[in-house]
Amino acid sequence: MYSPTDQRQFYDRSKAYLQGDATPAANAAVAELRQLLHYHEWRYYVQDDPVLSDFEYDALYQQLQGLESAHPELVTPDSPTQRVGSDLTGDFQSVPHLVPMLSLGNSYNAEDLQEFDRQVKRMLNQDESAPLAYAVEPKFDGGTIVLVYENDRLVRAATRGDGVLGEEITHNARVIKSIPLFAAFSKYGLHRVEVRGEVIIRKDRFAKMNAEREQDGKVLYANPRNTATGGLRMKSPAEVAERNLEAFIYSFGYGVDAAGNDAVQALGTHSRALDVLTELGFKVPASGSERTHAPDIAAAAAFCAQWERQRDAYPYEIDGMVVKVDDLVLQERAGYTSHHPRWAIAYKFAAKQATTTLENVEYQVGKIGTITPVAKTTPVSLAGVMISSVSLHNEDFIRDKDLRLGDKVLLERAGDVIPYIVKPLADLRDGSERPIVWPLTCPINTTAEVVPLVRESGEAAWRCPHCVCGAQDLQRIIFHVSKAAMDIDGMGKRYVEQFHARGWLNTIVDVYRLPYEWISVLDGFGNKSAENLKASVERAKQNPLWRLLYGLSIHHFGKKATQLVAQNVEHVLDLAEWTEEQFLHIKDIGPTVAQNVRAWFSDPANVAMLQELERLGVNVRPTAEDRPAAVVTEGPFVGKSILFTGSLERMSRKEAQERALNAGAKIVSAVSGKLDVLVVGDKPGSKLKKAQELGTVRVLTEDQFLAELAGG
Ligand SMILES: NC(=O)c1ccc[n+]([C@@H]2O[C@H](COP(=O)([O-])OP(=O)(O)OC[C@H]3O[C@@H](n4cnc5c(N)ncnc54)[C@H](O)[C@@H]3O)[C@@H](O)[C@H]2O)c1
Ligand SMILES: [Zn+2]
Repeated sequence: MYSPTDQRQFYDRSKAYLQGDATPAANAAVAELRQLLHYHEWRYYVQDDPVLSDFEYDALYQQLQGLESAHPELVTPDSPTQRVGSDLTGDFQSVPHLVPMLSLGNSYNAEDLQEFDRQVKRMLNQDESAPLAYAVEPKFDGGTIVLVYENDRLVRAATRGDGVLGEEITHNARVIKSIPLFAAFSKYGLHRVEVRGEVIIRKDRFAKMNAEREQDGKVLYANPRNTATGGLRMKSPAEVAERNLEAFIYSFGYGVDAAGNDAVQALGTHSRALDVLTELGFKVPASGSERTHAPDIAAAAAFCAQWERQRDAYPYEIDGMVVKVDDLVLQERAGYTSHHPRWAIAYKFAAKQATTTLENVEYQVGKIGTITPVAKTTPVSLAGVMISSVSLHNEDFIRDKDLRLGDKVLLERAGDVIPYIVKPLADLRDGSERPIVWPLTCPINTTAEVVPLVRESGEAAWRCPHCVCGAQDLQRIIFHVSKAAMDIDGMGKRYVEQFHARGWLNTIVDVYRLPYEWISVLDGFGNKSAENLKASVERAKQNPLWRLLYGLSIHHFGKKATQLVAQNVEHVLDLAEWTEEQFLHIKDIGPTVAQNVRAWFSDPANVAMLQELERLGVNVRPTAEDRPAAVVTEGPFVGKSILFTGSLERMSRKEAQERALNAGAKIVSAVSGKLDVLVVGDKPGSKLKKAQELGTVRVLTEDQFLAELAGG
């Protein structure tokens, strides 16, 4: 239908319009935008594989709308603004809908909804200040299905098609379990009915299906939406059944009694109509949680905003909410355009996907030398954030996805997940794309020495085994001071980089001999912050041994393993003498850890570094935190849960907790029915109040606590 050259050109032109780089005369722009929108509708509805985000498509659509309203003489009936995008494939028989199936207008924020509310009221000749009630429900992101029931029996199912004609898929609908084959519409005087819904796949079922496909070596499904819309159009109902499709029904389209008179409006409101459909056995958004009756537009907007926040936790893909005038009589009075009802609007969430160009690949090196490729893309807005850099993880990721420089790529960012490349848009390649050549030598290293990369068997990552350029040292220092390791408060990545650039911080040892007098005169510092930094470093010197071991960035020597090992030495340099057996003697320590730690300690430079750290006052022996307290079986605190609140005078909070632990207590973090003892210092605050209210908690002062510890 479209040649690769056309497709690439349509993509490029679309992006040009979106960036404001295309400004032909109005009549040329109108013609071109229509052509572009037709193309994107084909990609979206027929191919199930769009090359623009919904947000971008909507933006192009609005450009066309804008031009058409400024130049009404340019409007034609076949413009995408005047009719519904068609998903007719020609693979099924077409059937006319009982009433046209339209699209929805779009809104993106509370102001848009307020504007919609004003328009509806104007249409209805209603006072703008009088509240109008709305029904609000999820906008399911799947494929439309239109079901016709006669005499309580399902007689026909169709897709939306072009809104007037749909494709008949009755056999496929029959295998979707949530679609009842019989429903007692006659109870409500309904003889012939059309109900509308959306066919979707639950996210977890989708993930499971794909996991199975992966095991069987089959091509993975792209996303739940495409799998659902594609599923509706399978040739054999048996294949449809395999896709775990579900149909959410969201409204009546039509409904008449035996005499052919409308019998839907008698239900009064859309909310009531959905209650009836629920009662008749349809799968309908649940009243109260999934859908609401909003007394006015502000309440509707609040419900939309709440759903935008909880969207990712919902088991189904939704791309927004739908806000509908609740009163069915008012709906009919508000009426329709040729494209959408005037009484309903979609509230679109920020698009989770976007397309852009993969311009270049840069490399980063990690603390143990892991080389991570990073895609540099043309900046694009994704879920409300500008993105121009996306991790490519490792060589296999690039190879499996067949990514090439110059590719148009589909990006996704869902919830808190970091953005990632879903796939290249291979159809849009024009031959100018170049392969991504994986480096054989360290790509960060700028010195004359060549360092070949290594890849250990069973690992996805290539590593630079001995850094000669200092890049890894920098990453190791950043990790060393981080919260996870030595937890040096106030010394983040930014300062480490700044001090490194000035030559003050080249190794881990330098962390403990910083030139504070120079730091204090740096821009943005001053005596006070230099002193604070120094105090943090001094405090870190007393850290438990496992933090130091963890902060050395020894390959495979994770947090858990460092904790286990720290318990079993007297001094950090014992490890330089340890045999493999000594490591393996510790439960949960395997040969990989043993070999890596032994190799690290066999390097004299590393031993010298630890000696220097010890000389600078860094703790190199296990502390009370490293050693689990000997099991205490007697005493006032054995088995008791304890909590400290307020500021203590005679010891730090940490020290108090350590002593309580040593006396057999458990430390908890909140006042609840499970708390046994609360020790209060100065200004105890709400915790004391809550404990007193509970009445089950023993409250001790700091002195009483110490006296009981001492056995008094
Ligand atoms: N990315 C692209 O290239 C591209 C191309 C074409 C269309 N699109 C997207 O499709 C939109 C237009 O498509 P459309 O005409 O299908 O409109 P739409 O998807 O925005 O809204 C109408 C559809 O929403 C569905 N829907 C789901 N839940 C609903 C509910 N509770 N109540 C009512 N309807 C509900 C219905 O099935 C209905 O057909 C565009 O705004 C764009 O987001 C994207
Ligand atoms: Zn290097």
